[in-house]
Amino acid sequence: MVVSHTLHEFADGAAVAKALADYVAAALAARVERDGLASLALSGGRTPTRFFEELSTRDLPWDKIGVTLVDERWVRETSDRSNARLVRQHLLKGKAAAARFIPLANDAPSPEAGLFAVNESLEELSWPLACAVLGMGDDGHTASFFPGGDHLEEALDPEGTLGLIPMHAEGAGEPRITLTLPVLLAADALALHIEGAAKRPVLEKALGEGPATDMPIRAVLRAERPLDIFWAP
Ligand SMILES: O=C(O)[C@H](O)[C@@H](O)[C@H](O)[C@H](O)COP(=O)(O)O
Repeated sequence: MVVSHTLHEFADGAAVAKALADYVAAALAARVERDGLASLALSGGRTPTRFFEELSTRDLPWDKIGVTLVDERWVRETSDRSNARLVRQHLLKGKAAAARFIPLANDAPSPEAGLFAVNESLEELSWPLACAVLGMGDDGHTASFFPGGDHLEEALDPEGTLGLIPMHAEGAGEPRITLTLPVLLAADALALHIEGAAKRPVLEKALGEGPATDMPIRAVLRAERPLDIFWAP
């Protein structure tokens, strides 16, 4: 197997946020330079707030940039569990307010019911992604690829043709919707953002042997394409 990840280690969250913002900005700028447009998919959760704040200050042609999420919890944007809310609060301001944001959730009662409309709205973005930024949970999930997830195998299928899939899992809290592995792996630049000493052993374990369905981040770590891991304790 080709080991294709690079681990970038930083002293603290502020340093990792700056370096990751530079990395994402470079990927977006390169794609706008080439195609005139670029898209970015971001993870939510607790980790990315500082990175979003940093990225919002980068001098980019934001009006040519589309932003979406890697995955979303099926909640309204008034919920503090909403990843879209996090992106709006911490990224889409200042210069970055000019970006076009495409959320992954809508008012439908479930991700299954809302899937068609979300898929349609995603067509407004330019594909493949210029950049995707993943996170990792303590259980080794990434995106909404949860151990025991009801659509996990379809989401991780490298030959799968679906770009977006609902996911229900015990560890997920709410129903979820997630971009699938092939869509994420097709991004020009792929980053994994991990903060916190407690997650280091989780990463080490994921880098070891064992099924990807036990720790779905393995499907990303084992992919034969470059992956940049941004880590701070
Ligand atoms: O909506 C989500 O939950 C995320 O997109 C998810 O995949 C996240 O990246 C990890 O769970 C890490 O989350 P924390 O940053 O909260 O630890």
